[in-house]
Amino acid sequence: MTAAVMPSSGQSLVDKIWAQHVIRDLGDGWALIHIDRHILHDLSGPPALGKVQAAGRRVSMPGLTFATPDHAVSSRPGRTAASFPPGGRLIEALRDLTAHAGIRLFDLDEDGQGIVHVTAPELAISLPGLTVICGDSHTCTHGGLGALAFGVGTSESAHALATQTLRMQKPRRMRVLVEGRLGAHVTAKDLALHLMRRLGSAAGVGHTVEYAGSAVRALGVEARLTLCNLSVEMGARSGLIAPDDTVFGWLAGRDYAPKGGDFDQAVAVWRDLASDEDAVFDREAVFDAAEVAPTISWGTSPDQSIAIDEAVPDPDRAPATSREGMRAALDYMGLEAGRPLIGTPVDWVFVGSCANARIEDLRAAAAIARTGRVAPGVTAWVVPGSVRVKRAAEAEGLDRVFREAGFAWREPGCAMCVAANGEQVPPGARSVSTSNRNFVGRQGPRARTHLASPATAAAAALAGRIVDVRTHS
Ligand SMILES: CC(C)[C@H](C(=O)O)[C@@H](O)C(=O)O
Ligand code: SF4
Repeated sequence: MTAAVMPSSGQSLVDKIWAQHVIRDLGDGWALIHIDRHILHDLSGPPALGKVQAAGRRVSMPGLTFATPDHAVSSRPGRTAASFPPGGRLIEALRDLTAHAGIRLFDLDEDGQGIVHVTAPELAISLPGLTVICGDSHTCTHGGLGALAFGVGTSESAHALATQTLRMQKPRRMRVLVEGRLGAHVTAKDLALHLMRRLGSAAGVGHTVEYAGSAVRALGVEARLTLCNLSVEMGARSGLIAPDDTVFGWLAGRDYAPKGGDFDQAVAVWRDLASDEDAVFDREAVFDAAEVAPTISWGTSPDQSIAIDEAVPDPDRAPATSREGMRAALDYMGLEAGRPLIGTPVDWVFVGSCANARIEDLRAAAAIARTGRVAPGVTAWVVPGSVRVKRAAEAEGLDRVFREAGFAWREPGCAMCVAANGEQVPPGARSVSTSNRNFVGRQGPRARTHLASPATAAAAALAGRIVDVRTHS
C-alpha cells in the first residue's frame, strides 16, 4: 500500500508552515529547517557575511538573499552615503560583501531601498508560507503576509547564508483572537499597544503568535504588518496572520511575486495556510475590538501603555513586583502618577519606522496634518519607510501636505527610531513617535518617547501636547 496522506486536521498555521520546511527532525522539538528568504541590512549584514568569508565558505543560494541599508543612513534630504560617515562605512562594507557573494543590494535611494521590514513585503520578497529571516528582531513584521518570519543573531545568519538552513526549536503556538470592530481613529498600532498592555512584555516568549478574529481579518495589509511588527515587544520571535484575499490582492503584480498562471497556482496553495478549526494552541487570549481606544505608552517599555484618556498609573496601586520599575519609568519620563497624559507638552514628533511608515500610515498622519500647523517649539519629522513609499506619497501630494503644515519630509530609513544614524531626540525632550520601542535612551540619551499611532502623533505635533485624536478637530 502507498503511504496515506497525513490528515491535516488539528494543525495550526505555524504547524503547517513548520512541517513544510523541516529538512531533518533533530529530536526534542528541534529541527533543521529550510530558509526561503534572507534579508540583510547595514548593521547585521556585514558581520554575518564577514563570518562566512572568514570561515572560507560561500553564500550557498545568493538568489534567496536581499540586502538594503537602513539603520545607519542619514534621512537628511539630499543625503549620500557620506552624510553620516560611520554609516557610510557600513554601506561600503555591505556593497563589497554583497557584490562578492552575488546578492542583490538595493542601494541608497534606489527603488527598493528602505527599512527592510517595509521593503521586503512591498517587493514581495516575503510571501505567504515562506520562512523569512533577518538579523533584526522586527522581522516578525513579515508575518502580516502569512510568512513565518523571525529575527536571528549573527551566527545563525552566517549559518543560513552558508547553508540556506537553520537549526531551530519549534515555537509553541499562541493565538490572539480579536473580535468585533475597531472604533474610529483606532488603528492596528493602538490594538498592538493595547495587547502589550494587557498581556505584558513576556506573554509571547517561546511562541509564535497567530492573530485572528474578525477585527484582524478586517485589517488591510499595512495594518497587519504593523500588528505583527510589535509581536517581539511581547516576547514572541514571530507573529503571523493567515493570508487571505486582502493579502493576495495586495501582492499581485509586485516585483518578486509569481506572475500570471504561477500566481494563481500560488494563491491556490496559499489558501491552505490557515489554522484548522480544531487546531490546538498552547496559549490563547481573546479581545473585544470595541474596547480598544487610541493607546499611547507612558513608560519605558511598550507594555507600559494606557488608553489616551486614562491617567498615568500609580505604582502604589500596582502589584509590589512592578512598583520599582514603574517608579523608575515615571522618573525617566518626567511624569506624575495619577495625572492625565492628555495635555502633556511635546517637543518632538517622529512619524516613521518599520511599525508605521507605510503609505497608509502617511495617509493617516497627513489627514491630520491637513487640519492645521505644527505648533511653535515642536520639531516634527516624517520619514517614509522606503523609497517606494516616499514616491507614492509624493505622487499623492502628501509631502506637500506635510511641508505646508510644518513637518520635515525626509529620506527613507530607520532614522530616529533607534538613532543609529546619529539623528536623535535631544536629552530631556519629549517625543511622540510612531516607532515600536520606548526604551531608556532609545531615541537618544535621556530622550523621552511615547509610542502612538501616526494619527495620534500628527495630532500631538499640531497641538504641541498629547491630545485625544478622537476629539481633535
Ligand atoms: C539594530 C537591530 C539589530 C535592532 C533589532 O534587532 O531590532 C533594531 O532594528 C531595533 O529595532 O532595535
Ligand atoms: S525602524 Fe526601528 S524597529 Fe524597525 S528595523 Fe529600524 S531600528 Fe529596528
